[in-house]
Amino acid sequence: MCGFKEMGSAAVEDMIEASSGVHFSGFHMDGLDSRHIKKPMISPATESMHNQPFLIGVAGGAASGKTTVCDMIIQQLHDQRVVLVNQDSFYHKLTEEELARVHEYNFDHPDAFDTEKLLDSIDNLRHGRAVDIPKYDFKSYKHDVFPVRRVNPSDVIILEGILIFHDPRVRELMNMKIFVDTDADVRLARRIRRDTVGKSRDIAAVLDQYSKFVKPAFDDFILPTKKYADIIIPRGGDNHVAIDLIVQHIRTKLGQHDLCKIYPNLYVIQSTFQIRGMHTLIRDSQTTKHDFVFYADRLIRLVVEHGLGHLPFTEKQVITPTESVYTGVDFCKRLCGVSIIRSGESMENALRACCKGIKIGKILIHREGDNGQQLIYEKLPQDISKRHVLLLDPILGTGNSAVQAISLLVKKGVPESNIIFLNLISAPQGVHMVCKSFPRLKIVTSEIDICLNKDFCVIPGMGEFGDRYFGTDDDDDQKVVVPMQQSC
Ligand SMILES: Nc1ncnc2c1ncn2[C@@H]1O[C@H](COP(=O)(O)OP(=O)(O)O)[C@@H](O)[C@H]1O
Ligand SMILES: Nc1ccn([C@@H]2O[C@H](COP(=O)(O)O)[C@@H](O)[C@H]2O)c(=O)n1
Ligand SMILES: [Mg+2]
Repeated sequence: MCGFKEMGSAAVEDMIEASSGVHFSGFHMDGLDSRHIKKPMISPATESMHNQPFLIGVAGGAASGKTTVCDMIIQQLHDQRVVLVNQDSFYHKLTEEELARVHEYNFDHPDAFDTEKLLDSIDNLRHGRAVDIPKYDFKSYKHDVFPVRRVNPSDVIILEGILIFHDPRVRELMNMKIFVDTDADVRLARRIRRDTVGKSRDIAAVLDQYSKFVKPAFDDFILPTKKYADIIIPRGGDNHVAIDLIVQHIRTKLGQHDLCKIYPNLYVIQSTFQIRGMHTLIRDSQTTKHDFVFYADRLIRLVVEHGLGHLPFTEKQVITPTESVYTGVDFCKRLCGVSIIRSGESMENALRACCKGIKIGKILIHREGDNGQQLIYEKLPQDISKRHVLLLDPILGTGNSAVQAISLLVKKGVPESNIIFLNLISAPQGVHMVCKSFPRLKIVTSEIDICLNKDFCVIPGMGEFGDRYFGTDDDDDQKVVVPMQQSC
């Protein structure tokens, strides 16, 4: 009996762990001055590997539930960039003669697929190039019925198909191989339903194709590839335990999970499609200033609310209008905000909206080519050492400005554990720098990005936050055009 090799046993995690090499989607330190990172997390030799997407192969008999399993994985990984590539898209184009005698064509044989083209597409995706992948039409047996699908490079690529493990060159690219193992009679029943209802085929033709091609090909080509699988999922999409473990493992491999494990004081707010949608808008270079401000404000408000949830509280009882006692909590009163000028100021309104009358101090750090930081202005509440401080800056990049600002707060007597640093997007480098320097401080962020580029910009990031929020970027539509006669 083959199970999830084998799901549910203590050895499962170890076995999954052994299934693929170490993989982080981010954490490359290209061009980052070693002075900025106290201790690199990975050796340069492993860097290129970390930039490659995590490739998952999903094989199994026709109608075993491969697509269903992939959809479930993608659904759970909604906060990651995941693309699904179907082997169906690489069916060879049929000649007129083959089309005329299509009932004699074997769609389940390895030769039915254009594996060279598949390899070429994967190679492009692995090297960060977008590809156009045709969408196969099962009714007409053609690729030109639907528009091609533009597939962008992603952190995770899932390759799905009956014979995706057949060619060793494709297999070797995979970091994780999953085989969906479903009973033959269940597969046949689903196939009959799918082909007659979904593809409007005649039941006699479906059964004929099954006995002539589908079953023999399963026995001769598909089943023998099960031995290459790292994970075998019995019952496909019904096996929620297997899918949860697979998703957990992928997250670990992607590294984001690791950062939260390394630094228990790093809090990444639970992603939802709403949050992903807001990030999509503020990261899009085409978003207008008006929309940028609107969605950035929504996200900031969420981060601020989460940050406030980390403040200490005291129990409080009140009497309700029904003269009952309600036992609740009282907000922490000794509180202040400190914004790092200029971007941090965009977060002040949200903080004021949540904490009536809150005092907000400011710190201005001048960036000099990112090699060193220079503090040039500070205005903080006099009694700041007695307050919990919410430090505001929407982007955590190298961590230099943040470390400088936090050092100043600590010098003013604020206990490290009384500081909560709020931001929208964090680069792993900044997280390492801040969390290592101040292990008792808390960071609350909404997303962790991949890395910094050689110009110290967060990637994928969203550009200069301050310029986009305050409208000082170079977009033509943002410029105030002064008519000639007035400017004289
Ligand atoms: N666990 C399941 N229970 C019931 N029906 C399922 C299940 N998994 C898949 N199906 C149905 O069976 C058919 C084949 O599933 P699909 O995921 O497309 O398989 P494959 O991609 O392996 O061909 C689909 O119509 C799907 O809705
Ligand atoms: N024109 C075609 C092409 C393929 N098939 C069958 O599809 C099955 C593979 O698709 P899955 O989603 O089930 O992986 C395979 O068994 C082919 O026989 C087809 O019927 N017509
Ligand atoms: Mg499928």
